[in-house]
Amino acid sequence: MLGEEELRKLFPEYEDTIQPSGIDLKVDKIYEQTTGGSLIDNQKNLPEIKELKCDENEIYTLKPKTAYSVTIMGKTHIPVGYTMLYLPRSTLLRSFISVHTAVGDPGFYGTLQFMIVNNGEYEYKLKKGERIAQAVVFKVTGSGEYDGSYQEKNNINKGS
Ligand SMILES: O=c1ccn([C@H]2C[C@H](O)[C@@H](COP(=O)(O)OP(=O)(O)OP(=O)(O)O)O2)c(=O)[nH]1
Repeated sequence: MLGEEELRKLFPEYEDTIQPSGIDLKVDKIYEQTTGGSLIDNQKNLPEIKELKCDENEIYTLKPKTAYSVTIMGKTHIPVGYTMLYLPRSTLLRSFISVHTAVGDPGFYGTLQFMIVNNGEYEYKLKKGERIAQAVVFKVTGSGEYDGSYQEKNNINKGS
């Protein structure tokens, strides 16, 4: 796993949130689901989503027993030869909020999107910009390069 010194070199876009052994990730927008979706024969039909409105202080209210899609602030570039895993902030778990995440692939460039669930019986308030997860980075021996459907094109860091 990579430490602060290596992370600073590889992830300059996150210089403000680099920790001794990971990178803190901040919530940007939160979305509610508005339609169903499907995954059939590897054909994805993602549910439609609608941005949740926050109040004048940029505070979102998460309803009890409800799942939301959440984007992370900034663009993430994972250099080829490295992979990222995303772990929830324990404060959220202690508050009955789970953050569900998958694997960040070598070569990915784009917006990270997670699922956040209010498992509790009560509303939960979350302000835009709060840290909700930590990325940990590992070196991958002989990795390929991500070229999936969530790759964004304007990869200024590509080749670095
Ligand atoms: O929780 C996560 C984990 C990863 N990613 C980003 C980085 C990752 O490299 C990319 C693709 O993730 P994944 O490989 O899981 O996508 P997929 O469902 O297999 O779709 P595709 O095959 O189109 O890539 O999405 C997220 O946005 N959220």
